Amino acid sequence: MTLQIGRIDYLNIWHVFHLLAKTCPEGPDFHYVPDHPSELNRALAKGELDISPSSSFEYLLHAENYVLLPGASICARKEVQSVLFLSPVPLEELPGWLAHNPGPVCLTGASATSTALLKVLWSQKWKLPEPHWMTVEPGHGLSTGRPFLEIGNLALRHFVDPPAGYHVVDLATEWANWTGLPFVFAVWIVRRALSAAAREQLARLRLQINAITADLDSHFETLSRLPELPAWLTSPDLFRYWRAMSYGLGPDEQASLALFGERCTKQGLLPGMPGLRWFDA
Ligand SMILES: C=C(O[C@@H]1C=C(C(=O)O)C=C[C@H]1O)C(=O)O
Repeated sequence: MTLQIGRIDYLNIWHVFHLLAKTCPEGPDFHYVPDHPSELNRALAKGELDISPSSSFEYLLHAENYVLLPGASICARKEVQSVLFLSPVPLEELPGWLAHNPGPVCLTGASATSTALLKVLWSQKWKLPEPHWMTVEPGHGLSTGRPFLEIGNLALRHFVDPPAGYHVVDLATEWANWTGLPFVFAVWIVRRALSAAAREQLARLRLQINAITADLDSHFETLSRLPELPAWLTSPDLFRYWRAMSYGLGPDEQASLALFGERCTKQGLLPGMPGLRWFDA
């Protein structure tokens, strides 16, 4: 049987999949499906994927359909650089700006977790009046002239080369300053009803994922020289980006996920915080 594996098409986990392909290559045992998180969430929900790193919010929303791969995530401790709110004025001036420039605040159609995080920060931390939210195609935020959320490589480009006149707010920094915790953007979500054969493949994959993420730094130098990487990011910028991320799911990350679940519940985005259930080979 072929395990169907989702692959987030972003630099934040590009190196993990690059290394994974050496020990679990594309072929009869493993098939990789690249896309942005919202599309991977949809495919997971439909049962088209057996496992994928994908939005932590998707797990919280549909936990009854899933289990989590132990010890694996995409987190940011103090900054993320690739989940950004871009505003034409500083946050404290936004209510006045929105009153003079009526219209929506734009969200990206690529995200589930970061849109929920922005909504939570907006009302519960920044205490701004509820705006009209509008979802736009990934990469279209800047052309709207409105305040907007961008994620992934498109956001990272704005981080290294900020658009003129915009104030850039890093949502992981906002979360860390508010809660003292890292933020869990993605978890590895496993479909519940897996066959025995699929579970065996997944146990193999899990060992590799945990081994790779435990020793990522040692590969940075070699990885950063690969021609597939984009020309708009220098090696020092790429190292700084990768070092900002962490890939475990220990006590701090689980506490953060639970707090995020509570905050989303308070915001009316979730019916409640579900229990965390784990894949057990
Ligand atoms: C750190 C990031 O987080 C991503 C954001 C996600 C979301 O908002 O749903 C899902 C997966 C993560 O890869 C990023 O976009 O770079």
